Amino acid sequence: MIRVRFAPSPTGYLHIGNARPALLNALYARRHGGQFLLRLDDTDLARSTEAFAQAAREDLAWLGIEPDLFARQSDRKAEHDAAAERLKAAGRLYACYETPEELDRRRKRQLGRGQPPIYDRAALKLTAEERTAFEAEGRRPHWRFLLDARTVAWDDLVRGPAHIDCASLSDPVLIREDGTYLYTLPSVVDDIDFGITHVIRGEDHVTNTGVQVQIFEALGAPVPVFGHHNLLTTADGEGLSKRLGHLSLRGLREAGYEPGAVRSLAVLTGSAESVRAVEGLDELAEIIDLSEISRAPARFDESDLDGLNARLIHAMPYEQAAERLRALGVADNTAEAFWLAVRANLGKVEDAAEWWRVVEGPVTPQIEDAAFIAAARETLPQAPFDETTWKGWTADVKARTGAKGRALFMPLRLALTGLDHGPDLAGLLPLIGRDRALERLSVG
Ligand SMILES: Nc1ncnc2c1ncn2[C@@H]1O[C@H](COP(=O)(O)OP(=O)(O)OP(=O)(O)O)[C@@H](O)[C@H]1O
Repeated sequence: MIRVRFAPSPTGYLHIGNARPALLNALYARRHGGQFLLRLDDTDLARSTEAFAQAAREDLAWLGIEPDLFARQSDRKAEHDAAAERLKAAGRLYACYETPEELDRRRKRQLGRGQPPIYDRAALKLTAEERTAFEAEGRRPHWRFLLDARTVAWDDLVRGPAHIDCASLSDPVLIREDGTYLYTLPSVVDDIDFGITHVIRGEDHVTNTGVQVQIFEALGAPVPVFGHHNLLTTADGEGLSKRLGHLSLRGLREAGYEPGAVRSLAVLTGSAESVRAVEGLDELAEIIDLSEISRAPARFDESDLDGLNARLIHAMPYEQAAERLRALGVADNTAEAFWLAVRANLGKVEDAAEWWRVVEGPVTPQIEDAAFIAAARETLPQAPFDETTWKGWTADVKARTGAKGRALFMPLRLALTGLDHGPDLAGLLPLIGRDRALERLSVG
């Protein structure tokens, strides 16, 4: 069984960049009949909050992602501790007592000598007495993973053959002085325990993968398949950060964007596919092939969202908009006809409120040629109005006044709606109805 995971830290609202791995994982699971785990990487207790954890679940649900499984790293400390003990027992996790200042001095010295600033493993050479002396001073150890000095290679789902030369890396710190874990070990332990078969994440994790493959092996677990996709950047090439509150999914939803528009931009930017409005997850799952995702950073243009959104709305079935139309105060019995009449003119669903006001009134009719409008008023058909009324009526007005084209339609629009633009009047007129139309044509 294929099992993927999306593992954000609940340290801020998810942004459109985070939506990319969330969706690529969900689409992969959908395409291959796998399961999706949402795992909150909340080991950074100082920065993680319950509110952000809840928000992450809501924002993913809004994107259409309903996880099959859910976990929090903070619930799994016992498992992380057990794995750490195994690594210690195997000699792969060793105690270090350097202070940040000491490490910094050493790094500078190495750089000064033209050497790479790799941790020199001095702690491995400490005697038992030296360790005891440090402990007596009140120093607490941090713990480093002893890397094998070899190249770790894997066949990346996105990048193809990939490798990291671990000989050029410092032994990574897995446990801080205060006993808390950095991302690296809990992530591996949880991937093992939850049976994650495919780790799909941003390319900011490529180096982690080199290290983590060695940890999987040290823990005697099968190594999952990895895929590292390019990161979304702004049109100016800037990265995104949760902590800095960049372009949050929440903010996009509140601004009235459709999840389909956000999904399309988050997934199709920097893929082999053109950025276009794709409504459903199934359709996206069919067209997205991880192996064809570009390796260059995926620059997205926030303003593309408007066009994508409008396209989705122009084709949106009534049922999908119904609840929001109700919230805007659109009357139930005419809501569907109203939606079909106005959707082609909307950038966002909420813009429908403006056209509902035009239907319901009050509007301020604009009338320049009173005689023309009088002729229009006199030829106004009897109720009830339907979608053929406009055509028949304008034919009559044309016959009476000789006006045609814009000269025929614009004065009628200005009188009926008070505006010089808007939805096709064939659809709007039956909603305005005879009484209101007559009233608007009688002004002045
Ligand atoms: N700009 C981006 N484009 C695509 N994927 C991203 C981007 N930023 C983060 N990710 C991915 O989102 C997932 C969750 O990562 P994480 O929670 O560390 O988010 P973050 O936004 O980088 O965090 P923070 O700003 O809190 O450091 C990871 O798979 C990471 O690769």
